[in-house]
Amino acid sequence: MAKGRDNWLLTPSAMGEVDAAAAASGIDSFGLMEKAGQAVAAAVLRLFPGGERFVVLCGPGNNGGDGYVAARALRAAGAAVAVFHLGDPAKLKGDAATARSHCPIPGEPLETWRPAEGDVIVDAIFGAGLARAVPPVVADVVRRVDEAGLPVVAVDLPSGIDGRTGAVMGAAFRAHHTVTFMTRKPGHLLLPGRLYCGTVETFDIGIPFRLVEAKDERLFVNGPQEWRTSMPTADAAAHKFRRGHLTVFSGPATATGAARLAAAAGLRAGAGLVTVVSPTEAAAANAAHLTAVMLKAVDTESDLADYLRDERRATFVLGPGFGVGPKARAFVAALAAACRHLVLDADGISAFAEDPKALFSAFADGAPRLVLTPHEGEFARLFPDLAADPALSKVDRARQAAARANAAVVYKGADSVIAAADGRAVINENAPASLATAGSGDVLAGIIGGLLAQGVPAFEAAAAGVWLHGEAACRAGASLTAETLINHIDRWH
Ligand SMILES: NC(=O)C1=CN([C@@H]2O[C@H](COP(=O)(O)OP(=O)(O)OC[C@H]3O[C@@H](n4cnc5c(N)ncnc54)[C@H](OP(=O)(O)O)[C@@H]3O)[C@@H](O)[C@H]2O)[C@@H](O)CC1
Ligand SMILES: Nc1ncnc2c1ncn2[C@@H]1O[C@H](COP(=O)(O)OP(=O)(O)O)[C@@H](O)[C@H]1O
Ligand SMILES: [K+]
Repeated sequence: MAKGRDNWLLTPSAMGEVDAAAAASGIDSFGLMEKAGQAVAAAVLRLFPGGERFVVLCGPGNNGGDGYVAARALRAAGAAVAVFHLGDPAKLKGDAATARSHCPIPGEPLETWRPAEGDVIVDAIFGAGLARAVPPVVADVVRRVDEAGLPVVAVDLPSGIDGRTGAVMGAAFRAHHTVTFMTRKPGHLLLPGRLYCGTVETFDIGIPFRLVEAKDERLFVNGPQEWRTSMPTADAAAHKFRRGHLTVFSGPATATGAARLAAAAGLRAGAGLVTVVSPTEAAAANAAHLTAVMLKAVDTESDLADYLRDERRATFVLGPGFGVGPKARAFVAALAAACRHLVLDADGISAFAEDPKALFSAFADGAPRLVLTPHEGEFARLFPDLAADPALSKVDRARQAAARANAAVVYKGADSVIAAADGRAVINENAPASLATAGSGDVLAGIIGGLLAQGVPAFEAAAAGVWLHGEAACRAGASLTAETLINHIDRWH
């Protein structure tokens, strides 16, 4: 499938391989650095035309090389420019040494920089090659820039941000703007990195895109290009059964709202029929609030077995408000045994905290039929080892979890990652902070259930659901509640 370049992501190490492949194919590597540095200078002049002094901070590698090119370009444009370097610039190698030799400003040691009013900082200390926590002298400059409130334009990544994971390695600049090259890196989207980048500009320095595509890491920014072809198509002849039947389990009488939110969201997302299945004692509470959504009383495993006799009842959401306990485990086991599709959310996930393997083995066979939608806390309950491993990025965690569970995993948060059991993954970026409100996760579970009911495969339903949820939230405005969010969910067609 054709991928838009804006949606492409590469880890820093893969980008390094692309660089090497470009050089091996005869492309002049210094020419790439020249274009990178010129793009940075152009961004700085565009964003800060009134800057009194451009302070270019140059590190010991090629990120520093980009900085020397930018310093030369800024000087050539007539601006006041100062250069400060980390370490001994005589030790620079290759293109970075060439860039410095072309720069008319020799520079001074980083530790001698003192903030001055009107300074605009160009951060070219570390980029893709950041390998460990920044040294104290860099942490000190970060602190002084922060305290002075000076604007920062970062080259490739804000120094201190790990481009693979988005982690802060000791300290990091909070950039106003970041200019990166060819593709964004996961650290531009994953938290906390995203919060340090400001606006991100992806500049094409002229590496043929086929070299980027050759390093496909199966990681993209979430968007329609990832799942469009799997979505339901407009069908004038559709009747309600063709559009699928979604069933949402209600909790007890004191906790019915979450299931109704999910059910209403599933209907809006296009399921042809939606039923809330409720304990008898909660049926009156549910009946009082349901119209288009149907209601059925199911109390026991044997009631559920009866309900499952109708094969058209193929798709389920279990978890919102359900309660954590043996009933959740038994119902999930019954759904798995009956080969149903399931979105397992909230309490449904927590119910397996003591024995996650029971869940994984129930859904181990065949094409993934399970979508797990954990937030941070729920993720750690099902996958404690993955959550605790500091070497893993959020993408690594979601991927390993998906493979282990033979499920699509939506690892929620402001930087939701959706991963498939086969290793595909996307990072979501369209969700506004207004989604941090009670019940918005229930709405998401319902949207995904609504798509699954229409026959969309697990990963595509999960990724599309997260994206549609984010779009709905943008339309619902800053004061959205879970109820108003539902009214802004758009069917795909
Ligand atoms: N296609 C592209 O994308 C292009 C990319 N380009 C640019 O190249 C950049 C990548 O360059 P890069 O590989 O030289 O890495 P970079 O970030 O300069 O750092 C490496 C240096 O820092 C050092 N070092 C690391 N961590 C440290 C620490 N904590 N504390 C102290 N030192 C530390 C490390 O030392 P070492 O770990 O070896 O001891 C090494 O000396 C990329 O971000 C982009 O700006 C463009 O020029 C053109 C095309
Ligand atoms: N700051 C944020 N920015 C964007 N999306 C967010 C943010 N906080 C939460 N979300 C999204 O909102 C939803 C909240 O779900 P969840 O944590 O289960 O909450 P609840 O249980 O209240 O429904 C998830 O889809 C999550 O990705
Ligand atoms: K940088």
